[in-house]
Amino acid sequence: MLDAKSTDGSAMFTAEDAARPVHAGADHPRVPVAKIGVLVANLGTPDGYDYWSMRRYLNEFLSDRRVIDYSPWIWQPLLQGVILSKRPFSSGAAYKSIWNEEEGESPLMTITKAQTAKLTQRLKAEYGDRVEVDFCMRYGNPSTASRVRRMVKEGCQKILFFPLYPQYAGATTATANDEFFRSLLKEKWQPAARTAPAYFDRPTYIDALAKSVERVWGAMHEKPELLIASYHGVPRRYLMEGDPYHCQCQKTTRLLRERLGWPEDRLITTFQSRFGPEEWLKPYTVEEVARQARENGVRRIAVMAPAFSADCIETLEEINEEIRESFEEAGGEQFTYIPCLNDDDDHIEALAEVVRENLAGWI
Ligand SMILES: C=CC1=C(C)c2cc3[nH]c(cc4nc(cc5[nH]c(cc1n2)c(C)c5CCC(=O)O)C(CCC(=O)O)=C4C)c(C)c3C=C
Ligand SMILES: [Fe+2]
Ligand SMILES: [Fe+2]
Repeated sequence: MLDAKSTDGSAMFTAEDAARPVHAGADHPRVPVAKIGVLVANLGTPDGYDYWSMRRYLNEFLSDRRVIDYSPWIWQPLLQGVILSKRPFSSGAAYKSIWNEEEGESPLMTITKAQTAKLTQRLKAEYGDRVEVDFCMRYGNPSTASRVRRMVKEGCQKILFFPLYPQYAGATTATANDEFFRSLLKEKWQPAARTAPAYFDRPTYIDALAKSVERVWGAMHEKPELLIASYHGVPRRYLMEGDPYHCQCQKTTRLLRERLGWPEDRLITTFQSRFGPEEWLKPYTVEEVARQARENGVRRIAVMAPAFSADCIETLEEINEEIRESFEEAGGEQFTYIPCLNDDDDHIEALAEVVRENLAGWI
């Protein structure tokens, strides 16, 4: 039996609310049964790896001033003239090498769908039909606005928006939230809204990461000498301007190392995916794996990517192809990529815990 009042005294959403009949008539719009929406969000991905799909996606992504903060007067001519005439080809070829041809979509899309299905199953088992779970993307499809619209139409009078980035960054979490709030601008009946914060320091998330390492370690005869936690980079300037992403990445590695009970030098932090001429967070993964092989004689290495909740182009292509190559060319012999948490049950439980905590007082 659920309480009728939340801790702050406001009315709570009970099982009886979900069962109330729909109000409808010729002189009145249909009023759907009141529900709570949980909308998870990821970065987005192109609809295809052809030139125009790539160009559309990259244009939307790289025009976002939370991602690239140069003045549009300088940046847009460069983007439209130089970058978007070349990068759709090179990035398109990279996407082609990892594409899920069976489903006709990128791995990020396939995995996000699987995560959403499992999270739905878990939350429906706890809350029943009072909760609607869905996913959206910041760039491309399904757009945030389309999924907010659908939730409102289905009766979601409250929406918890959950960006699937373990660490906060202006270029990911904040822009996803911006887009969510922009979507609410269009709603006549605006739902109450919450955003879920970064979850990098939650024991359940750290534990899920640790188990993914232990599974790989347990299955290997010759264990890697070194584990690299490779995070997506951002310009170093963003750190100096107050973005906490760098610190949250470092802390993720420390918590993971403590949970594994490893010494400092067996697990290190690096940053990948540098873009443009500016200095980004260092050390760069592609250089560090080569340096470890060349200068420290490391022959067996493992790489994981804790900034990504799902495998994507940056992990499957950049880490498992480009960064592997860099290590092997420098004399490395055994390169192991540890997949992202994706739809692992431990990961889904960690995400469900974030949802549960952030629904407090609502349900
Ligand atoms: C140019 C600046 C970029 C910043 C800053 C940036 C930050 C950032 N990105 C992610 C997560 C992902 N990025 C992905 C792809 C991707 N990222 C950039 C550029 C920046 N990212 C580009 C141009 C691309 C597209 C691919 C390419 O052309 O290289 C993806 C994968 C999407 C997919 O479809 O697989 C993810 C996920 C984080 C976490 C982050 C900063 C914290
Ligand atoms: Fe990125
Ligand atoms: Fe820091």
